[in-house]
Amino acid sequence: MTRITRVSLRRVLDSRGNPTVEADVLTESGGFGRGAAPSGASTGEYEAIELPASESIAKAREHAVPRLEGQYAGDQRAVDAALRAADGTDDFSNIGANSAVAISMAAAKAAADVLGAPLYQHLGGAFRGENFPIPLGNVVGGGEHAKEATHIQEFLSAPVGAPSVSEAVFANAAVHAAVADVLDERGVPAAKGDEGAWAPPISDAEAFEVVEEAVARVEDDVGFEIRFGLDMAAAELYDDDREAYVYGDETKSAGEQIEYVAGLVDEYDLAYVEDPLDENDYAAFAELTDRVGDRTLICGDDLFVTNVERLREGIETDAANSILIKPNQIGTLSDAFDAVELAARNGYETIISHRSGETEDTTIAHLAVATDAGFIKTGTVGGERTAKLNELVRIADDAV
Ligand SMILES: O=C(O)[C@@H](CO)OP(=O)(O)O
Ligand SMILES: [Mg+2]
Repeated sequence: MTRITRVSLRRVLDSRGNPTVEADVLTESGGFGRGAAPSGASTGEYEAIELPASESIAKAREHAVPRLEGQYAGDQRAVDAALRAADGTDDFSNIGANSAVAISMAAAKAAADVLGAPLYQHLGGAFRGENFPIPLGNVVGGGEHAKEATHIQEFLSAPVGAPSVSEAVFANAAVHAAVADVLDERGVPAAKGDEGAWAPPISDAEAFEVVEEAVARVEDDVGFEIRFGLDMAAAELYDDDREAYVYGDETKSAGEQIEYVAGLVDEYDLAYVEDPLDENDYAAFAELTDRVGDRTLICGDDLFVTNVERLREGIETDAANSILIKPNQIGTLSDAFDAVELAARNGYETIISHRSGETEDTTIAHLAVATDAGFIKTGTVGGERTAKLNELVRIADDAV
């Protein structure tokens, strides 16, 4: 094994034009890895802490870099334990989860480089690379990702019948294009939100019609099954004081929200519903999962924040049947793997995910293949999204 000789950190741009942390890791045998932290807008209350990029870099240089130099790059657990020890808190509030995750990913890539193996194989082992995740492609969105658009944050194309990852990726792009056609036919102008999805000024009810129509057109064209799903990001809709979900002038109680979502699952045959309820309401999640969990994925993002403690509570209460995995929500690849393994042991599906603020970093494509994840959520169009989708296509083509 080869030791880390140098860790360098810098500020680079993310897709929103905000500064984020990029890390380079060099090893004594010449291995090199680079990782960059993404950034959320609809962040969960219980996520690890992202510090301003400059502050995070300064703290990591002072506390983490000296501990990392001399570590074995290929011993990911030891690298990530050194990051945790350097930070000294549960939520990375000292050095920032942004520096932590950038370094964690860069170290894994440096180790893969030394081995001459693709990253997914270094992380997942020799038998990975046979199964590929289904990409969930954001085609219409609003919420915290676009003002004056839908209340529901993301409408996601789910090409569940695609015979290959490449056909799935292109099908999502075709649905994105078909949504533009349908909106145009209705005379609705649409800008794009943070993740490149269309952000039209229409009601949620009309967005369901538009997406259903676009999916049907592409399904006819490609000849395999395409369904769709949602990220409701309901913690952003929930008002603690009013104890209700707020949709503009209308509100829904928790019971009404469960009723509403269960109805949508059946009406639109939804394949996937992320965060349909508030991040503190395990009981309401459990009620909805009990009603529709046999025919759709009920996924916890803000609910679980890639955290094994929160996932354990979800498993004990039957709150969901799937978990979104975002390495920067928890701070290291080791922590993200722990969440995936706990999920898999308990029959939960895993969905590896991007953030709304992204970079060209492709680690999550490898992570999805390495962990045998059923799905990956990483947008549809836009350079920072296609970076991951194209990397998936390359992995499937054995070209990484
Ligand atoms: O809620 C989400 O799932 C993500 C990514 O789509 O958004 P953000 O990164 O803003 O939390
Ligand atoms: Mg989400």
